[in-house]
Amino acid sequence: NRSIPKLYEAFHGCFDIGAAVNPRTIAQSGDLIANHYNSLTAENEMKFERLHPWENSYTFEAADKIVDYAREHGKKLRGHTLVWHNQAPDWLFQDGEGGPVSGETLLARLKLHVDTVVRRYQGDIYAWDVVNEAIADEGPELLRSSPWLDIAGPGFIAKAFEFAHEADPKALLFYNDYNESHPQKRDKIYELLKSLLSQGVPVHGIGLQAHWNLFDPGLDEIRAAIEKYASLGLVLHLTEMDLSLFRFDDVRADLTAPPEELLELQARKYEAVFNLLREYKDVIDSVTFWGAADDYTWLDNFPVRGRKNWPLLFDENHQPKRSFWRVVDGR
Ligand SMILES: Oc1ccccc1CN[C@@H]1C=C[C@@H](O)[C@H](O)[C@H]1O
Repeated sequence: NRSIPKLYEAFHGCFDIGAAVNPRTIAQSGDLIANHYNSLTAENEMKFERLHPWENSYTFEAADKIVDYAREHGKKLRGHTLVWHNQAPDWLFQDGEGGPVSGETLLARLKLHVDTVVRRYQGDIYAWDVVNEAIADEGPELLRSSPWLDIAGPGFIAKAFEFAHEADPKALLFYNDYNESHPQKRDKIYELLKSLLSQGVPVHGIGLQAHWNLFDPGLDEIRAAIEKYASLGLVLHLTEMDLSLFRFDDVRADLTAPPEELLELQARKYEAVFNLLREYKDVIDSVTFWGAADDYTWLDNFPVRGRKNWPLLFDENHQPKRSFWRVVDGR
């Protein structure tokens, strides 16, 4: 049978091809990951609650395992994520008496976290998702309500980037978000980045999470988003790509295997998406899948807990899917 090309080699000269990993997937899929991906992101192990569960205790063991694996296999490493309203520990936003902490104390705690984490991985991590998902999905307001915004005010975003840049002036600093190709949210993200850049805030790139599905966003929306973000002079990373077989609001949970017709739709969409991404290889430097193969994906529990999904290029047995061949052969 035809030998299987390395996925990242198929994109040599275009952009890096990455995977989100964790200690379990490194144990189960280490060969697949080493073979096909040349960039890694810790799926959860570098989130605030995982590294810094209590004010005076850091737990680096799991993250260090991923850094060691990346170093041993010569993989580039993206850091995810310094500031997020999810998977953040409760203590961060609380004062000693169970009330909310003050704004300046929260920012001081953030600075300490960023200094400690970014310096530890300086030289190993070349790019950080400094702020994740700060933009409001619906409604007129620009920023989503969160403890970060409610306690520290909108300046927390600029501060996060300044702290990270001070800690590692060489690291590429990204703003990261999902639904980044939906026109309304796209325009809000654009406004935020334009404002940060006009204030001289050290933002170098935008992370498009690219949690897409077979039906949306359309290729025209993706193209429009790439063009709009690129017009700011920012580098683009696709940071968490997967193509769910289900629309976001489709809660069907009857499938135990991926149907042929959905696998064909998925292969067509992956082919079209990567042909589009190749067209923008001058502004896109990295494309990371949020997982390595279908045997492990966060979509098995989101948005429907316990509902299997098959969103990636390799199947549950780590074999290339039809989508893999359509992506590497290109058209
Ligand atoms: O697609 C979404 C829809 C609603 C909320 C968040 C997201 C995506 N949110 C992402 C997904 C998985 C986590 O592991 C990542 O850290 C997070 O950035």
